[in-house]
Amino acid sequence: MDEKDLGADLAKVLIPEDRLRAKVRELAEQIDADYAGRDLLLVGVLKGAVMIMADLARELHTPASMDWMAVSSYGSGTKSSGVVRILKDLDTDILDRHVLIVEDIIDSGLTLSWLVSNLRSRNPASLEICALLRKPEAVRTEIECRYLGFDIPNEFVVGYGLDYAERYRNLPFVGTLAPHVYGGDGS
Ligand SMILES: O=P(O)(O)OC[C@H]1O[C@H](OP(=O)(O)OP(=O)(O)O)[C@H](O)[C@@H]1O
Ligand code: HPA
Repeated sequence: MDEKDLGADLAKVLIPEDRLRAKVRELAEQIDADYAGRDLLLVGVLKGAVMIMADLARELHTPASMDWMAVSSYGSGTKSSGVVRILKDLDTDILDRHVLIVEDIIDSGLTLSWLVSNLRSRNPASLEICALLRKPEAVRTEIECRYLGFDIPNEFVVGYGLDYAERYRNLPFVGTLAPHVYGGDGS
């Protein structure tokens, strides 16, 4: 599906494909510079981070392992419940590893806040975050994000991994969802 096929469900394209690609490349360059000579473990947070993880990993020159966690903090709607559950844990022991969490979005920040303290308790050598998107107006808890793609307005977004009710993840761009679809204003 491309930008011309925007259905009535989507309000607009917020970040087109070429800007996503350029930003991912830029993030990979920063990560390469910082992790040169280190044994890097990328931890992708399912399912939203699948696209950024796959593209970022391919842009990196630093050899990296990949592992995945699935956590749930959203129900079927657009608001974080703040209650995080592990649906799938890491297969890897991260003790003394250099861990980089790869996320699609920091919205309220509750998911990452919980994840960081969970992973920190496993004593990695280092723990940093790479997030493609952040909504500064929605953040309810400060998150130290070392590698950030874009700050975006406080609107519900879909595409490039991000879903609404499991739809739209395979859009190659990030777009805003029309309020009539979810019956809200994105806040
Ligand atoms: O900053 P927060 O308000 O906590 O929101 C961010 C989290 O919400 C989304 O995950 P979701 O639970 O919807 O699962 P998904 O990745 O499978 O879509 C997103 O992928 C982040 O993990
Ligand atoms: O804006 C969003 N879109 C999709 N999933 C999300 N999870 C948190 N915020 C969002």
